[in-house]
Amino acid sequence: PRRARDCRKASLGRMDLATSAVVMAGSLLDSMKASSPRHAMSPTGADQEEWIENHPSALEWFEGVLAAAEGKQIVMFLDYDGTLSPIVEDPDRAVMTEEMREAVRGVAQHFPTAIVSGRCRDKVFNFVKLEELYYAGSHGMDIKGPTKVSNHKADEVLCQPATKFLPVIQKVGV
Ligand SMILES: O=P(O)(O)OC[C@H]1O[C@H](O[C@H]2O[C@H](CO)[C@@H](O)[C@H](O)[C@H]2O)[C@H](O)[C@@H](O)[C@@H]1O
Repeated sequence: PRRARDCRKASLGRMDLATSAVVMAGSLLDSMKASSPRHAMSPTGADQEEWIENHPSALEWFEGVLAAAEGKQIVMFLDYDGTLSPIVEDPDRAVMTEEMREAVRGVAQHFPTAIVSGRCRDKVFNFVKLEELYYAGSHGMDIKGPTKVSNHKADEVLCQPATKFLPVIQKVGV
């Protein structure tokens, strides 16, 4: 009975820890939801045609993009996998071409440029290797950069909103 009692106590302790992790994660999720626009459901059929009409390709509507950007500060947010690099079977081999690196370097000379990825920040940086960019890794939980100045004024930032959750994440072991 004592072993059973100890065991129950230990499992209650684990439940407390897991519950506090869920509560903390829940509050983080709530604040993320509050600061993000709702994801639209992917439209299909006629809705999809209407969606495409209302969201033309930037390449086919370049004059419109220029007009909309008039007088505004332009900031570039780029995805990595499947955008700057091809989708490949082994995630460690998703390298970007030198030509693509040059294109991104050119963009960053004119506009503050960030790469936003689900990958951890270091991995994305090791593929891209451009110090003049901002990197938002782990779905925006780890944002840093730039470490090198470019043509335009860019303030260095370090924003790691999930840092306070690290102890509980490490304890729960997720
Ligand atoms: O936010 P992203 O930069 O688009 O990252 C999303 C995920 O990208 C990686 O996975 C994807 O690309 C791999 C390499 O081409 C491919 O093998 C995999 O099937 C794709 O899902 C990355 O491995 C993930 O960690 C990212 O969340």
